[in-house]
Amino acid sequence: MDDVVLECRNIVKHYGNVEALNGVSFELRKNEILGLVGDNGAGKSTLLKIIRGAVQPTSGEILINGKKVEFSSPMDAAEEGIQCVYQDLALVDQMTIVDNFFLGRELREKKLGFIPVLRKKKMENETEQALKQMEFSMDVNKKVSDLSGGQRQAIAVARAVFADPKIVLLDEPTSALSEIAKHEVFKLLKGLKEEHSLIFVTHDLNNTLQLCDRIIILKHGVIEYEGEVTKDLSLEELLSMM
Ligand SMILES: Nc1ncnc2c1ncn2[C@@H]1O[C@H](COP(=O)(O)OP(=O)(O)OP(=O)(O)O)[C@@H](O)[C@H]1O
Repeated sequence: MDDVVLECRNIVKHYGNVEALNGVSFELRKNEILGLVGDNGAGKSTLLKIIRGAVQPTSGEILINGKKVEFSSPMDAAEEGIQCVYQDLALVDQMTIVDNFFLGRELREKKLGFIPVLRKKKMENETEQALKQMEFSMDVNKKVSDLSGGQRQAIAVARAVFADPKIVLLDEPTSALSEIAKHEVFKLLKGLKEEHSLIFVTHDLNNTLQLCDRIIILKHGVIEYEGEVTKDLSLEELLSMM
């Protein structure tokens, strides 16, 4: 299908004797949020790590826009347009928003032809622009430690999206948030799907039903259920499958 951006075919992952994934196949489509749900040990993190290139599958194939890819590292996955927002957010509290945004990819220019100098103003402007695109405005020189949970989450998402990925992977991004902050982040994520495809990994089925267009339930390394999120979907029935 034309609108498939990512396809996983028969992914198997063994860690020694542990079968973390046992033949997982699914598609991620353009402009959708796909929820990946499952209990502890179901294999969600392993699948996410394989898609973002941090772990290699024992067997199986990954296709991006119909082209087979093999990732040896997250850098390979980033080159194919895959970015991840991690569970712990990976933000440095004592640094400002702009410094977090450009961590490891600071913009520099050469003064007098050879002295590298940080392009502070350009980095500030680009960070402001990126936040504005997500309808989020704030002083980018604020320290991350001074932000609320929801604001931190927005910064982490904005940082991932700034790299202009096709696919954004979200690993339990709202687990530490209040209900109000969670709503704000969900609003932001729903806006993102106009330009991107998202995989939202969580334990929480309720969250998934609020946010996602389709869901996959993983159990003991296999897909137990896959389907569109509709009003008729019963939470109890889905819970029983987990
Ligand atoms: N590095 C590893 N070495 C050995 N076994 C592992 C490793 N990583 C995961 N596992 C095992 O693989 C299985 C799937 O784990 P995984 O972390 O992918 O599940 P999960 O659904 O993400 O669980 P959680 O929600 O608790 O993070 C579990 O049995 C886990 O113990």
